Amino acid sequence: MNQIPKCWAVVPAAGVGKRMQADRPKQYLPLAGKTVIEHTLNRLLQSGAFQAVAVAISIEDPYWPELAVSKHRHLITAAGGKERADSVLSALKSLRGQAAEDDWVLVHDAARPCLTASDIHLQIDTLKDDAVGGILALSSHDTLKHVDGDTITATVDRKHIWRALTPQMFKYGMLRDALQQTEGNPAITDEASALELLGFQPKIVEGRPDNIKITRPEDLALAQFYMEQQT
Ligand SMILES: Nc1ccn([C@@H]2O[C@H](COP(=O)(O)OP(=O)(O)OP(=O)(O)O)[C@@H](O)[C@H]2O)c(=O)n1
Ligand SMILES: C[C@](O)(CO)[C@H](O)COP(=O)(O)O
Repeated sequence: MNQIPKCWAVVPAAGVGKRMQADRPKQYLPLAGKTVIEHTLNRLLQSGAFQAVAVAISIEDPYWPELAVSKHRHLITAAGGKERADSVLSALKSLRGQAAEDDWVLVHDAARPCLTASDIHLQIDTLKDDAVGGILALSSHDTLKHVDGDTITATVDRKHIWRALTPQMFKYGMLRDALQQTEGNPAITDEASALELLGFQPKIVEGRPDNIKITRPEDLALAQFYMEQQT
């Protein structure tokens, strides 16, 4: 009998957060009484969707061992890499021997602490029988322009342009192989772009607009607001 594919989470959390201009990597900034990364990991762990969560942490990170969640029994720590894709590949390799080739992996940014269990289950329920997998994404409610420097060169059809979020959900073996084959390619800024480069066509699942990535200083207050709205 075919084994029901299991789901694993991978969390790239080895960035330095340059654009945040803070005194520490943004995943360790305080937000609603915890650090950003604690919110993200708690939401993944409490969703009940995952066998385990593999987190890629910078080898120079002094903050991680101080967090109680770093000792969670369903959490695996891997060494982060130079780029986000390297960190994801490292976390995937830490699941070797545990994740089966056809198990699902959901890759979710540590910097996205407002993810809801409803979006996790929506994505899994929508994509669990798909041959490739796909990503949470947001449509645009604004007119979109193609720009060259400070000059508009075209107005683009907004129905064809969506903003990629995370989690990004792919089969363990397919994602590992795609990231290994595209290693070092600067165009690979998310998991879907690696699969696309190899000719696959991932699906999109419309996600919640409050699943923001904390990138710039003003994003922290917005995340706080969204968290207050979610409770
Ligand atoms: N070498 C890297 C770079 C990024 N990330 C992670 O990938 C996620 C999304 O990346 P981004 O928002 O770009 O984070 P940073 O790279 O930290 O931000 P910046 O580009 O401003 O330095 C973050 O959770 C970040 O910790 C990672 O694990 N390893
Ligand atoms: C993966 C991602 O969250 C999709 O939007 C995003 O690309 C990661 O952030 P970065 O600034 O591109 O590293």
